[in-house]
Amino acid sequence: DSIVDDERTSNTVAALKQGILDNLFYVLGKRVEVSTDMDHFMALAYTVRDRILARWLTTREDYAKNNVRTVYYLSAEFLMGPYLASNILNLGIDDVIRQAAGELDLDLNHLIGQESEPGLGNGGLGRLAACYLDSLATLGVPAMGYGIRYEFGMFHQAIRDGWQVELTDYWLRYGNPWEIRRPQACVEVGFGGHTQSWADSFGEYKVLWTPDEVVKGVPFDTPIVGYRSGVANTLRLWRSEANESFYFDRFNSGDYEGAVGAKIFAENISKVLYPNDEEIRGKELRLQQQYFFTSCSLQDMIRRHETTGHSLENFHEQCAVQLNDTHPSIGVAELMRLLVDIHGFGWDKAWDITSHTFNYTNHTLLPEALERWSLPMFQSLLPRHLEIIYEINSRFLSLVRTKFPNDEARVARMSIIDEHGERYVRMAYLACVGSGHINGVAKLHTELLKSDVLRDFYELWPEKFINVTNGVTPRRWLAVANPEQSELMTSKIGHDWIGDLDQLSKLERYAEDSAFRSEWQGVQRAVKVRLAQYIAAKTGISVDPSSMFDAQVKRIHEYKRQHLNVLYILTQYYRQKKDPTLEISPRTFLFGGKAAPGYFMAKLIIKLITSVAEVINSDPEVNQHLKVVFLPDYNVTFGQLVYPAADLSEQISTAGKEASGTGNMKFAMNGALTIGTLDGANIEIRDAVGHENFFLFGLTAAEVVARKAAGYHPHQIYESNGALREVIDGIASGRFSRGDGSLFRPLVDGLLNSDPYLLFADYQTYVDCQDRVCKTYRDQEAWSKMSIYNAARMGQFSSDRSIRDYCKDIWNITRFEIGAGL
Ligand SMILES: CCc1ccc([C@H](C)CC(=O)N[C@@H]2O[C@H](CO)[C@@H](O)[C@H](O)[C@H]2O)cc1
Repeated sequence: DSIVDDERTSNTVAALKQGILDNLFYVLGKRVEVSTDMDHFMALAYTVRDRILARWLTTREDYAKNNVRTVYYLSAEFLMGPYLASNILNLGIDDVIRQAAGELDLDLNHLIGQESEPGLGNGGLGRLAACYLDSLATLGVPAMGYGIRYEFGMFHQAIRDGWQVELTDYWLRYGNPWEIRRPQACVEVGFGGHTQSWADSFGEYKVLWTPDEVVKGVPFDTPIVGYRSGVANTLRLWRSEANESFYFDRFNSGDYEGAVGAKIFAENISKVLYPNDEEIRGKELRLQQQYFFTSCSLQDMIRRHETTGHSLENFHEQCAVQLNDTHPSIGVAELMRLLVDIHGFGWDKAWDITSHTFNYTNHTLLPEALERWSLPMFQSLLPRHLEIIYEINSRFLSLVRTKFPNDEARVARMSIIDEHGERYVRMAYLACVGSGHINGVAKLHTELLKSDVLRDFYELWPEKFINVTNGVTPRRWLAVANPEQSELMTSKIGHDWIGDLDQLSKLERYAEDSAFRSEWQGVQRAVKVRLAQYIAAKTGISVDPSSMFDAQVKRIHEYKRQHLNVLYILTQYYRQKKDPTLEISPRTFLFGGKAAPGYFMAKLIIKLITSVAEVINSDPEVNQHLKVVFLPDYNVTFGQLVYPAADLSEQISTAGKEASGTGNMKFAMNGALTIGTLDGANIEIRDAVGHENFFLFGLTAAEVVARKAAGYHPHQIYESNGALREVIDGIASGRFSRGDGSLFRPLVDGLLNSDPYLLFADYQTYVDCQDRVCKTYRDQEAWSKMSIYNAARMGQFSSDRSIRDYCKDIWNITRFEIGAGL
């Protein structure tokens, strides 16, 4: 990139060595002799950061100079993972810094392992936001990420006696070298209180909101450096702190409880990430968190807009805001409040700006994940916003009545206010009404949004709906996670694929090259050995790298059907027990994933996996061919070990339930073959890699709906399928739970009586498909050919392609080259 580094930040081995020593001494106050691994990591991190700062400042100056249109990605979660390795890659200093560290007797890989990852997300949604920040900076798109700087991120998972145990995530215990606190840019956010309204001298309707709690939002900025683009965008995460003045008044007036209460209230807001994935809990603190970071971000955007000499009239021309699911959708009401109450705009002008500023991405179809807040809670926490939402809603419903006269049922269905029970605000509807574009995250998902969950809105505003299929960054998920495969590919097609993943298609012709295939197999072997060592170190279980590594790593959820995977494992188990001479191709079943702490069935599924593992791994009649491992504490760092090492990727959700999936993309990019249903992005992956290179099974989304509509009786399948019955009876008998037949009763009863995710309906086609997998794996030449085709044809699943789609179809932004000017 075009940035010129001065001698202090030049990328020579000497300058890097000096940088490490200087940071160790001047920043950490340590002499080499007495410094620890963590000190060395910190010194290295600061030395890398030093080389990002110039890009960061230059980027910001160029953006200001060229008053660029900017993307603001609002997300309650950013699952960034450890920064060091990907920052080194993106700066293009891998070789020199490895040499510099080596000459100081420091092992770069070991130091990279010292970093505690900022687990500021649950799963797919949070990680997608992180991949998108990498692509935005790599493509040179002016952008900022806005979120919450949780003091405690996603809990760490330990497995005790086969059960998940949650441990606090002190990710900040050693400090975070990548962030800079910006106290001068803090803002205030109010909660609760009451509103007063009056007509001013021009008869204008005025409202004053007097909150009874005011907290301070303090931003922490982290540079997001692009891959060899010279651009460094900003991730601004907000921390809530007590608002001094607010605090001291009470203190000085002797109201100590009040004072301390205010302090606790304030600091609680950004204290901890809610570990629920796909299930709302309706907790007030969660709404406080959402309003807090959204208000901080919008106030910050308005301040930046005005300080760069712009008038708010054209706010929407300069700012494109993406709502990452409904979690920041309160922003629609907050921007209206800021424009009308604070900046004196009339309603219509304010609405024109607001509805042209926001865009909404939906990430789930599960009804239990669609956020709705009770009116009483909304009234007490955000009284002014509720008034504004009522106004938005009444104007919206009159539009609905105009477009669909005499259809009050539709009006009730579409109202932002759900009149049922204690009445609720439906956040997805507020997002749809207040956004210019609504997108799903895979073709099938977007179609289901249009035909089902958001059907009424599609009939009203078809032009708003668009699909942008997810993507993942090849920097972290290939170049950093799988240097072996990366070097082999680069040796054949050069390294441009890292910044332009479509170049992978040049690999296709090597699939037919047996020499290349054996190199490919060699790489796969090396990566599997690395994972086997990690597994042995973490769990004490030894796995055979020559066995097929079959991996299912993702959040534990019934719709993702980890328990269907277990049904197949037990089918193999019973086959082997019945005939110990049966030649079953050796397979290692790898599981990883956290369950939301309050999600009983998900926790029971983890217990089922660990219990089955205990029986199988200790049974000499089967453990030569079958091994089951539940790897605790699945996170980004762990993912970087598993995705490259897997031979088979399990993407077996009930069709119509997984919005997209992104793990499926990471596996296939790394050469794993997929066994999966026609769900989410599996469909597009299968079309890209070739139907012959994908193991498909199961009902389609339409068949699932039809099967349920026709009346689904899982018990009948149980009775008519001997293998299934044997497996279910085995689980129910206590054979896999030390004789306790009651342990898995809830799971077994759930399957026999309702089986809402149709495991029984897909059982036989899944088992048959797995048998095809076994057969294919025996022919390693055929397998590695399919593996190479998979990797070669994954270009479109780069998050760079997704971001290009967003720029073209939603944000109307063209690329911006540093120094090039628009
Ligand atoms: C309110 C609790 C809550 C928290 C998070 C969520 C997320 C939307 C859940 C999530 O991560 N969804 C996943 O998003 C990925 C990125 O688009 C998709 O690839 C996955 O299919 C989807 O499950 C829903 C509800």
